[in-house]
Amino acid sequence: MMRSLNAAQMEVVRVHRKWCKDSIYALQHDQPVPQYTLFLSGPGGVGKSHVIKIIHHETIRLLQRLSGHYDPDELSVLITAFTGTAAFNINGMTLHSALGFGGGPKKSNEYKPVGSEKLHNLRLRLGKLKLLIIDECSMLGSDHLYHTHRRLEDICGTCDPDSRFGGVSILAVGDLFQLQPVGQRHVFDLPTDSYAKLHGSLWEENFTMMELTECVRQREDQDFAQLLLRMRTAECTEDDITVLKSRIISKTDPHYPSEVLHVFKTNREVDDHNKDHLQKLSTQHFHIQAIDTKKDIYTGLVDVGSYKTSNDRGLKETVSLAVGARVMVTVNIDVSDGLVNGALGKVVGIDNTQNDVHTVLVTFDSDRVGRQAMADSQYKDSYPGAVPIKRQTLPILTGSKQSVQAQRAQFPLTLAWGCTIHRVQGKTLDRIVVSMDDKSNFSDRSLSCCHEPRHDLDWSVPSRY
Ligand SMILES: Nc1ncnc2c1ncn2[C@@H]1O[C@H](COP(=O)(O)OP(=O)(O)OP(=O)(O)O)[C@@H](O)[C@H]1O
Repeated sequence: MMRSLNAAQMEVVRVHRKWCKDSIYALQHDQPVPQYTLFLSGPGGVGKSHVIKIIHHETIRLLQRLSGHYDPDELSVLITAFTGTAAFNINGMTLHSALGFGGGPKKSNEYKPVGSEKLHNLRLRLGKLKLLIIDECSMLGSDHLYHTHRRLEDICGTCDPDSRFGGVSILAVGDLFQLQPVGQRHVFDLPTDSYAKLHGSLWEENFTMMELTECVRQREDQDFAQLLLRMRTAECTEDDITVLKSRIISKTDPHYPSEVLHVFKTNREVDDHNKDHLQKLSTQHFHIQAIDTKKDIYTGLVDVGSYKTSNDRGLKETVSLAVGARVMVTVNIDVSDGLVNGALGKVVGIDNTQNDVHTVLVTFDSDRVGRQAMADSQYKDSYPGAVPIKRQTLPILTGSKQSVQAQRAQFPLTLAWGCTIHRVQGKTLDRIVVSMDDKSNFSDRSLSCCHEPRHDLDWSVPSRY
């Protein structure tokens, strides 16, 4: 694995190895372990995830075993990513579940400390953490970074005002040319949290950058790789424009790839596209209502209904489905099994009685997704290769001031013949259709963010949508 690294990748690993050796010396001499905060930058396909895997392996090999402090239950390095999809790709956890940020719906961006029992459990697991790796850090907002700092301070019991991230080293990996995190400031901006303002930008003040630039994914098609790099920085040449225009296709073209994932800018365009496709299916259509429950704090009576919320947390009020529908998972059901927010598949069965749908059976595009769920499935003989998806229950906020807590039970699915550009960020797709309708008004940057196409990408742009 190490021998295949190019010079820039090797340099990152060399810097990390030096830190491992310095840390071993510190551990052996009862000194504080040195800290580094590094941003590993680079566009898609330059081997950032590859380097993460090597660094993870090297840290365990060098730091845990050679320091003479080896304890298999003691985590010295943790791989995380902001989204479930990114976490699954690198065999990691989401940052939220790793640091216990999960929990209920949030009304503000202020940092919330965890209760003593949860903190005790976090300390047992992460009290010896030396390195936290955060992949796809462009999706991390400045408040998320601040919360990570505070949570690590809490876990490590640090009260030195000059300490950052509890003394834990941070390797943040990603491409800041990607889209701004949804509802958050960029990771390098000032956080909104009122205490955080005392710190300034944790990113600007602490992180140094190393960059990978050689594209290793599209090696066989360097021209295409270079075109994508120029799109990323909005520096397309005339030739690039000609190549891109050659991919424009009319919806009436007999080769129009209507089944390929369509990418739009707005939710309304996505909904229209998905409804169009659903209507074409001759199988029975189901419009499944969320089951919302709310308990009266005075009487204890449970009220069942369907409530309005400004943040459905991925559980829609109504989920429309039919056998044959393309769908996307909208909640992280089981990250280690790849059943993550963003996983794409097709409905192959719907187990229902007259009154209710019990289970939706989905075959996923990636055979890595849902292997465990399939092995445990009661439907494995009747629907081989299908993953049973059940309703998930999450707390939501409702009421005129969004101050009443309710529970929503709903299938964590949405139709996915089309989706917004934000939903494909960080995905590796063989083919996409990008709607270039006037309404979509994509910037060059948005388009290059829907990156990761491989050399054989069929990147189609309908001339009129
Ligand atoms: N030095 C290398 N030699 C050969 N193959 C490599 C090398 N580095 C990475 N690869 C391979 O290139 C492909 C892309 O690498 P990787 O997924 O690590 O890129 P990335 O920068 O993380 O991309 P993304 O931002 O899309 O996640 C992978 O299949 C990986 O195994």
